[in-house]
Amino acid sequence: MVAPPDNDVLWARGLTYAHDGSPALQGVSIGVREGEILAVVGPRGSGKTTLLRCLSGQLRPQQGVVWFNSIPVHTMGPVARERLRRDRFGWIDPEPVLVPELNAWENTALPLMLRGTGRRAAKTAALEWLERLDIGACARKRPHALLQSERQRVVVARALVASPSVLFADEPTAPLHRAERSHVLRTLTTAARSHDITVVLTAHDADVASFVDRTVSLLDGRCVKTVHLPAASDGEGRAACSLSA
Ligand SMILES: Nc1ncnc2c1ncn2[C@@H]1O[C@H](COP(=O)(O)OP(=O)(O)OP(=O)(O)O)[C@@H](O)[C@H]1O
Repeated sequence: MVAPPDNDVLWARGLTYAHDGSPALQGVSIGVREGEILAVVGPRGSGKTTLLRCLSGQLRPQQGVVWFNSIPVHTMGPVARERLRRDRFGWIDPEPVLVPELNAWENTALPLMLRGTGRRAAKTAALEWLERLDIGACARKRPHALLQSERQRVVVARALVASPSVLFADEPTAPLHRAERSHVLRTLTTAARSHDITVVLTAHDADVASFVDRTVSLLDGRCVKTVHLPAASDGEGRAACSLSA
């Protein structure tokens, strides 16, 4: 079995996946460096979500390999993959899905409490993340009392609170207006950079490019283009990138 290079936190080769016989990924190869912020861009149906789901262990590729550090994710059974996702990965969906009965800090603290962290420590961590994401004032509000962009920032806080090694964000700003999109993306990427969290996000178009280190374009389930972006001039410190597509 081919082993991944040491400096890639995620490494996949030849990923192939078809939904009910309809091809979604056709031999995609990709490597993601530790601390890198990578955007997978492409039109509707190009395979972005399927790629993220294969990389994060939600789907087992029908062909190809996925390594997370030295762990061969593609050979793991469903229970081990579920544990890996819970302990090491974060996930953000396009639509903010929150528990309606819980307020913002309780929603944010959920991943910690599910891992056994005590309520007081989980609350402290949740409140810190809500402050960092500029929604500390909303901590006691329930989801129905929040704006869509505030709800999405609670989702971002919930994904970051447990310090995942890799955060997967599937079109995290899709439901937002343009100005809110930039705000949420900037907050997400700045928070991830300052906590050395690797991010793989998807987007329809390349206007996410100014927030990320590298973009990979998908078309019809294949990698068609990769753009390495120059180091940011604002001192945010983009990581060096590797491409193995
Ligand atoms: N659960 C499913 N059942 C059947 N076909 C699916 C399923 N999920 C995705 N597909 C198909 O697989 C292909 C890739 O879909 P995928 O959602 O990965 O693309 P995407 O680039 O994320 O699209 P979008 O931008 O619309 O979310 C598409 O043709 C889609 O219709």
